[in-house]
Amino acid sequence: MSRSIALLRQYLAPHWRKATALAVLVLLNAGLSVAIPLMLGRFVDTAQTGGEVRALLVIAGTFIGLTLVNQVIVSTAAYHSEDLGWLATNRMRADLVGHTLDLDQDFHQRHTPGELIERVDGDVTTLAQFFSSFVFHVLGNTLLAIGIVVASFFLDWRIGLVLLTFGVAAVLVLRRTQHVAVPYFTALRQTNADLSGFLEERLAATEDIRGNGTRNHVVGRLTGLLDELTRSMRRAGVASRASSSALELSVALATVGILALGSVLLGAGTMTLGALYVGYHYAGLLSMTLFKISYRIDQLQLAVASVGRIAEIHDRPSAVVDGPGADLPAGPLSVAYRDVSFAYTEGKPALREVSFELAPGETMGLLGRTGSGKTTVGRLLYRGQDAGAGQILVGGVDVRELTLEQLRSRVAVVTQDVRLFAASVRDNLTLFDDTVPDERIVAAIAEVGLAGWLDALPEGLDTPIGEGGGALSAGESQLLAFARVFLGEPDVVILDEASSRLDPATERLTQGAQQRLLAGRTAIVIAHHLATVRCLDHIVVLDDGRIVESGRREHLTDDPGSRYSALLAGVGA
Ligand SMILES: Nc1ncnc2c1ncn2[C@@H]1O[C@H](COP(=O)(O)OP(=O)(O)OP(=O)(O)O)[C@@H](O)[C@H]1O
Repeated sequence: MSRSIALLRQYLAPHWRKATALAVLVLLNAGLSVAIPLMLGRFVDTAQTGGEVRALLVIAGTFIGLTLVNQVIVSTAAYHSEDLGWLATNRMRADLVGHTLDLDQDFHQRHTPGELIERVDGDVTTLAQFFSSFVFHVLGNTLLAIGIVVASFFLDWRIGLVLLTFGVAAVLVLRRTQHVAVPYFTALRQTNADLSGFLEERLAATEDIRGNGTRNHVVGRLTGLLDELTRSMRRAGVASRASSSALELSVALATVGILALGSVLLGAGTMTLGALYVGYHYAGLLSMTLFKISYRIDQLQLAVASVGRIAEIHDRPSAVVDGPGADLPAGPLSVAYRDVSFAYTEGKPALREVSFELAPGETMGLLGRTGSGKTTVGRLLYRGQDAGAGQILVGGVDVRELTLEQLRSRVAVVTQDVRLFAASVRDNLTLFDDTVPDERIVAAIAEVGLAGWLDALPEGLDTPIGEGGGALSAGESQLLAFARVFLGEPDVVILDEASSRLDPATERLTQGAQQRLLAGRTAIVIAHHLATVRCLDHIVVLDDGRIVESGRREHLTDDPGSRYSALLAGVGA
């Protein structure tokens, strides 16, 4: 809880002026809301005692004027509380996304993108709503409720006593009945989350579902979930009615109490009609105020839970941290692995004492069965995760000595599964860096042999590409990923070759682009096709995380006993 408060303070502190202004507006609003009904009481009393029309007009004018001012205050306060909520939480949202992107691979393996979206968007939105409604409604209405009770004691202590009793009773009733509804709302939220998860998964797998002819099963399962949602909604709706019914009953009792008291006291001449009128008005205002508070208190509980979940990510340190920074030589860099071991899960090593060296500009093909550790070798080089034992050097410097920015500006990765964004060709290539000039982008596209493709695009670099690269073939996506690397001008490239087969023409295009990409750069190519490694300098064969063969490619080719030549001969390793 204290961490949650510290987190809120951290994001609200820069906006303290706005927060103070808001507090003043809320205070003014509460004061005016209590004062305005008193004008009505005065009006009634003045009229009843035969007061002058002029005096009545002054009271009526003041009443209208104050009501107008109060409305302006309410609107300004509502605007500022929304503004404050979103200002503070948008900063938090941006920080969370940045932090999440910095977190190590291990974290990302443990948390699905859906879960992270729920934190960054769902939880932070809850918090924004909390800010905008809590500060304004809960704080404002609590002040108003206290103001009403205090003012009613000044008006007539007996009315004060009735309203105080009603207020305390209503709070108790509301708290009790609201607890009744909470489990139903929790269940409803869970059913909603299940439904979203179901739809997200099925829509992402449209092709598989169609391909396997399972459309009707999916729709059947969805109908089941929708039935469950209807049941949950019904239960939650009935349960939430319980609290409002209870409140309405207490309001009725309070109104009857005030009117009964008023009729007795009016008859005895110890209370004015105006006071009775104001008391009656206060009873309604107080009940509405209490109802709003109790409704928002639920949001407060949700917000506290959200802050807790946000803090969990916010405070999670990355297992991979910046090094102090060190000087790297210019140009292609050497790469050396010295007895590198690594395990994702304790006791199940993915790499065992892996050692190899590449001189600046040398290229290496990494071969091995699926699960032998090839991707892991690359991941440790750009510090997606850190080696458990041993040392990895780039340009003669331990990768942990470098800042992550330093390292990743010199070492680039092309993953197997190229991700394209629902954005323009330009943004997909620069990854949203506006400072890259168009000429460089066009040149990079030409380098990978897609100049003709670009010329045919209706809006050139501004042409939007579909999310997930929907409108592009696997080969084109791969080539665009190469173009990204050309733009970054790294000195070391890790290339996880796409395992899927491309058509022969595209394959020739990617092979050509790949050769241009690797020229003058140190490279590790995780190869799934032997054709790819035919132009590389070294070959390393991995098996169960261990290097079982390594050497210059031509030596291994010439050695009939080598695993590599066995692979070439199509015998298998
Ligand atoms: N994030 C992870 N968490 C736990 N284990 C993992 C993780 N990633 C890989 N592994 C395991 O580590 C071992 C090496 O995996 P790696 O992905 O490096 O193999 P690979 O040779 O690249 O496989 P492929 O050719 O299928 O891509 C495998 O046993 C794999 O199951």
